[in-house]
Amino acid sequence: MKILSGKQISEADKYTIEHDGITSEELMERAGTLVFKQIHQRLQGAPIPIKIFCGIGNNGGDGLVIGRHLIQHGYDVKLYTVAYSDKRSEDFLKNYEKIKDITNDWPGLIKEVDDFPEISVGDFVIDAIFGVGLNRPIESWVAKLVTHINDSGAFTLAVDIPSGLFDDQPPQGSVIQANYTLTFGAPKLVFYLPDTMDYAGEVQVLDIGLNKRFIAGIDSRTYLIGKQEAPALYQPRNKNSHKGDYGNILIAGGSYGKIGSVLLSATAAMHTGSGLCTLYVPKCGYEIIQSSLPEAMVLTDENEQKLSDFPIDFEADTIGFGMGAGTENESITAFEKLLQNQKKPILVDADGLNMLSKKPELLKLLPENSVLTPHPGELKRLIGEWENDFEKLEKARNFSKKFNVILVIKGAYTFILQNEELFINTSGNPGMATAGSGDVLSGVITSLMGQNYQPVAASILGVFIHGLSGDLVASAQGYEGVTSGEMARNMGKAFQYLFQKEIKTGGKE
Ligand SMILES: NC(=O)C1=CN([C@@H]2O[C@H](COP(=O)(O)OP(=O)(O)OC[C@H]3O[C@@H](n4cnc5c(N)ncnc54)[C@H](OP(=O)(O)O)[C@@H]3O)[C@@H](O)[C@H]2O)[C@H](O)CC1
Ligand SMILES: [K+]
Repeated sequence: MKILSGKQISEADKYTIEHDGITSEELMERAGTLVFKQIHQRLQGAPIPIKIFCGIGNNGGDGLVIGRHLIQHGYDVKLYTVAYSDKRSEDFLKNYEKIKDITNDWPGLIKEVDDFPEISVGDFVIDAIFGVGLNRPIESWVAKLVTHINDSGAFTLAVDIPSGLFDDQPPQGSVIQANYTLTFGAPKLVFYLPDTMDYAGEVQVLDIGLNKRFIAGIDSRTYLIGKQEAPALYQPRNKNSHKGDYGNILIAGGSYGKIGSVLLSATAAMHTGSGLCTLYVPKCGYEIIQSSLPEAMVLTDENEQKLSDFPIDFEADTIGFGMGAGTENESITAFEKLLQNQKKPILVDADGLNMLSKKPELLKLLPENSVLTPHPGELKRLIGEWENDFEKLEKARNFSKKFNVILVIKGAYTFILQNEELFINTSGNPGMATAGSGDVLSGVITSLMGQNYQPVAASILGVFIHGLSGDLVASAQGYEGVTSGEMARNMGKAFQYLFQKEIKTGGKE
C-alpha cells in the first residue's frame, strides 16, 4: 500500500472531485459516515458520553458528520467547535447547518481555556481539530486543549491524523495522544516513525473512494508492506529442482561465547529453504555447530576464539557476515579479505557493521546491492547522529545511494531502504525484542539472497516473514515467550501463513 503525504492526498481529493462527479461535501459525508460505522460497530449503542472536538476546517467538518450520525443513532453526543480562527471551511458550514437541523444542542464554542469542558476518563473523545491541513505550530490555548484531552485519560479516536501532528515533519508542540486513528485514503509516514508512531495508536486506513488510477500514478516511493503485498514477492518452487537451486550460502562470524549468533542465523537460513549452508567460524565453534545443526557444514578459522582469516576460495552464492564476530583487528582484516574478493552482493550484520564503522574505508569495498541490517545504534555509528526521524531517513537515504547498498533499519516497524525507495514492514510484535532476533533475520535474508531473490526483494520478504514467525510464536506463547530460536524454527510455518489468514498475536493486544 502506498504511503502518501497530506498534500498528495489532497491532490487525489481534488482529482476525484473533478473527474469522478463527486462533490467535496459528498466526499466528507462518505469519510464521516465510514468513521461513524467503525465507531457504531464497536460501541453498539453503548451509553458512553461522546465528546467531539471539531476544528473549523474539513477535519472539523468530518467531526460534524460523525456527530450527526451518532446523534441520529441515539448516542450521548456533545459537539464542540474549537474556534482557533474566524475562518470556516465551506463544507464545515454546510455540516454545521445539518447539525442545527437535527438537534437544539448546538456545538459548544471553545475559544479559550475557560471554555474547556470537563472530560472524564470514561468519555469517548473524537479528535477532529486538525487534519492534514495543519501548516504551522498550534497556538498555546489550543495546545492546552490538546493537553487537557490527553490528561483526561479518555479513549481518544483521531480523525485522519492526531491533531498537532504534521504528516511530513517532526511535531512542534503538543499532539493528541490517540488510542486509534482512522485515516482517509492512504497511511501517513508519521504513523510508522519511531518518534511519532505512538501518537497515532492503532491505525486503520479507510477507503473513501479516491480515484485509484490517480493514486497509482502518484510518484510516492514509500510503501507499507503487509499481507497484501508480501505474497507477491514469493518465488514458488518447481517440482523439477534440486538443492543446488536453493542456494549454497556461507554464514561467517561468531567468536568465543557468541557462537550462538551464527548458529541462529544458519538455523533460520535452513528453515527459510537454503539448499546448502556452510558456516565459517573460529575453532571454538566447530563441535557446537556440528552437534546443533547437522544440516550445516562447518569451516574453521585457524584462530581458536575469533575470525582471523577468510576462505576466499569457497564458492558461495551469497555470504552473511558479522553476527557475533566481535571487532578485533584480526577479524577486521578477515572482513577486508572477504570484501576484496567478493563481487556478488553480501549481507553485513551486527559486528560486521561495527567493523565498517571502525574502518570506514571498507565501505567502498562493499559489493553493489549488498544488504546492511543495522539496529538504530549500529545505524548511528554508520551514518552519524540525527535530530529526528526525518533527518535519520535523509542521512540513511544518502548513505544507501553513496554506497549503493540496501539498509534494513530494524525497529518496531522495520524500514527497508534502497536509494529513494522506502518499504515499511507491518508484521511482527514487541515479543521479538529478544536476543538473537537480528541474527535470525540475517539468516533469513541471506538464505533468500542465496535462492536468487534480488537483494531488495529478499530484504522485504525476509523482514515480513521474520515478523510473521514472531507473530506465530507470540500467538502460541505470548510476547514474553518469544525466543529467536523458536522464530528460526518457525520460518517454514511463516511461509505457509504467507498465503493464509491473519495471525492474532498472543500478546496483550
Ligand atoms: N481526501 C481526503 O482525505 C479527505 C479529507 N477530508 C478531511 O479534510 C482534512 C483536511 O482539511 P483542511 O480544511 O485542509 O485542513 P484542516 O481541517 O486540517 O485544518 C483547518 C485549517 O486550519 C488552518 N490551520 C492550519 N494550521 C493551523 C494552526 N496551527 N493554527 C490555526 N489554524 C491552522 C488552515 O487554514 P489556514 O488558511 O489558516 O492556513 C487549515 O486549512 C483532512 O485531514 C480530512 O480530515 C475531507 O473531509 C474528506 C476527504
Ligand atoms: K484530527
